[in-house]
Amino acid sequence: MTLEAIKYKAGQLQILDQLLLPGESKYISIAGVKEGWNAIHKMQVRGAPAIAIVGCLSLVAEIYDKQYDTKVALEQDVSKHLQYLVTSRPTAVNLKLAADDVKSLAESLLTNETVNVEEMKQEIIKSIEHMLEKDISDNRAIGDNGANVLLKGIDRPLKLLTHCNTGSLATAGYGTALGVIRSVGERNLLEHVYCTETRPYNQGARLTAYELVHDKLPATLITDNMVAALLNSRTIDAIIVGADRVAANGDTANKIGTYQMAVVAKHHGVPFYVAAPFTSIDVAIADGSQIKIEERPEHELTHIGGQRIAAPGIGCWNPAFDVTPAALITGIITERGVLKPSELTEKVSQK
Ligand SMILES: CSC[C@@H](O)[C@@H](O)C(=O)COP(=O)(O)O
Repeated sequence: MTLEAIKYKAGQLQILDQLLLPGESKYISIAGVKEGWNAIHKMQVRGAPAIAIVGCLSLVAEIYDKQYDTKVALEQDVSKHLQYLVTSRPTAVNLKLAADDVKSLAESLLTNETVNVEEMKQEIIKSIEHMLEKDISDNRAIGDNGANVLLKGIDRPLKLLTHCNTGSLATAGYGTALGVIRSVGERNLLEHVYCTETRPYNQGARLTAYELVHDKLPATLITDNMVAALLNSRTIDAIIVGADRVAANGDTANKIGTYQMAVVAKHHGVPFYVAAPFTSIDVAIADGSQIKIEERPEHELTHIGGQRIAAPGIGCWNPAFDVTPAALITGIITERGVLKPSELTEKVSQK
């Protein structure tokens, strides 16, 4: 069993093909932006932070051995590739924000007369390579902050519920919501974790279950329509999920099904936390109504493992994400602490 979603060294990028998990662990090479775009679009790699890292590293793979005659040519190439990469999947904001950062760096290096074209390329590559390490350290901090808030005032092991996959397969290595669960587990204070199957793409059953088994955490799989029954029949201390984009007011887009879990949590008085790095926060949009929700192809709903399960001829609606209103969110666990939705804009501006 392997949990390393992204392998990178000196311009060589490989990703674990998540379409094949849990049956087969196979790495595929990403030689440039076209392959990066395809892998993200087909969901061979998925999860907001991993999408950003693989997208940007595919740009590194593209330019690593390429010679540029001028800084203008390099800046134009980088900018064109980034513009293309951000069209791969529309809802998660992490790739868009990372692309904006790389683009601004390229623009500032372009006007810096002390830097030559090769140095400019190396600076761009270095800044992207740094994203890998930063994501891991941010995830560790999210894990600690989350464990602290969940365990505050509680002196017994916790029972938690999560949705989709937010672990090593969705990030550079430790995870966001699953990172918090890992941190609680590392403190020997995890009684049990439940994970939802996460229809229609089954990130919970295929990927989160795979990670939980790998880590030997006490875990149980449920289908998405068992959440209300679970909260009604067993004490769950908190629900914790990830995020693809958090708007300025705290409204949060995450995997389809998250919203209904938050509604059920409210009904049962169960705390509902979102765990996300600052790279998932988009203060440029006021609220969740402005988040573009990706719609995926029908076959991801009608088929499982290539086998048709839906009646032929039926129409389908397949949104990949939904938006949970900020009012249903207890707190947003970030690398810089646990924030109330109302604190986001101020904290982001303190960057
Ligand atoms: C740390 S991953 C956070 C989110 O990206 C995750 O919860 C999620 O919704 C993933 O969706 P996916 O469609 O699998 O990319």
